[in-house]
Amino acid sequence: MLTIAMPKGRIFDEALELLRRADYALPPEFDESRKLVIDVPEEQMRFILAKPMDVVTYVEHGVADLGIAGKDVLMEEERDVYELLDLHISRCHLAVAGLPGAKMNEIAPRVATKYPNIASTYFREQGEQVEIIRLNGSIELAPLIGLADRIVDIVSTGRTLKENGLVELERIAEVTSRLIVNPASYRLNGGNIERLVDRLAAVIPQS
Ligand SMILES: Nc1ncnc2c1ncn2[C@@H]1O[C@H](COP(=O)(O)OP(=O)(O)OP(=O)(O)O)[C@@H](O)[C@H]1O
Ligand SMILES: O=P(O)(O)OC[C@H]1O[C@H](OP(=O)(O)OP(=O)(O)O)[C@H](O)[C@@H]1O
Repeated sequence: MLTIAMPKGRIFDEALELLRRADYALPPEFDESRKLVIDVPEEQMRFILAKPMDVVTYVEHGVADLGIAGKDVLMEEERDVYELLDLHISRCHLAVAGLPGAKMNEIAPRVATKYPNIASTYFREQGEQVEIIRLNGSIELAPLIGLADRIVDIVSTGRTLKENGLVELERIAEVTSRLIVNPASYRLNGGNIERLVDRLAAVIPQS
């Protein structure tokens, strides 16, 4: 039996589609119910449905053998899990953005983000000392109301930046969702896990 932590939210539907393309018989419960633990005995699998940022926590603690998480979360959290496969889904990128032409405040530059570790590492590597302001969402609001000079956030279509009069200034990293595994589970269940990896690898969208 393998336990897989699935991220609720925007990755979920694409991940579900991928599993079904790999011929896993996942019942309609996945599309309809609000259950957080779904057993699929025919496939010897148990799925737990978690917040995207929490998937790595379940996998690191070994209560899930495997999980699906965005590369952004893996970069931010740096947990003790192995990345097994790039699933090529939920593609987006991490970027620095701000108001067009706006300079960084020279005395106390501030950067708002949901990714404090990624942002502080990035600006340190650029040789810039900044204050990181952690927000949980609607990051684009920060430069509009004077909370920060820059933001570090996910960009996908670019629509949120555009509609708020912001521009992308620097690209930090490409992001797709990854299959991750608990290291001890991998040692114990290597055969089962490799079979799952092979089935998924065969149906991953190419790009
Ligand atoms: N606009 C986007 N387009 C494509 N993928 C995205 C986008 N925003 C985020 N992602 C990817 O999807 C993952 C989950 O994002 P989602 O918005 O579902 O959850 P969240 O923002 O962590 O949670 P919540 O919005 O429920 O607080 C992110 O970690 C990232 O990898
Ligand atoms: O380039 P786009 O296609 O416009 O997508 C980017 C937006 O999507 C995410 O926000 P989300 O919708 O998750 O809302 P949030 O602000 O609550 O995190 C991200 O934080 C950006 O704000």
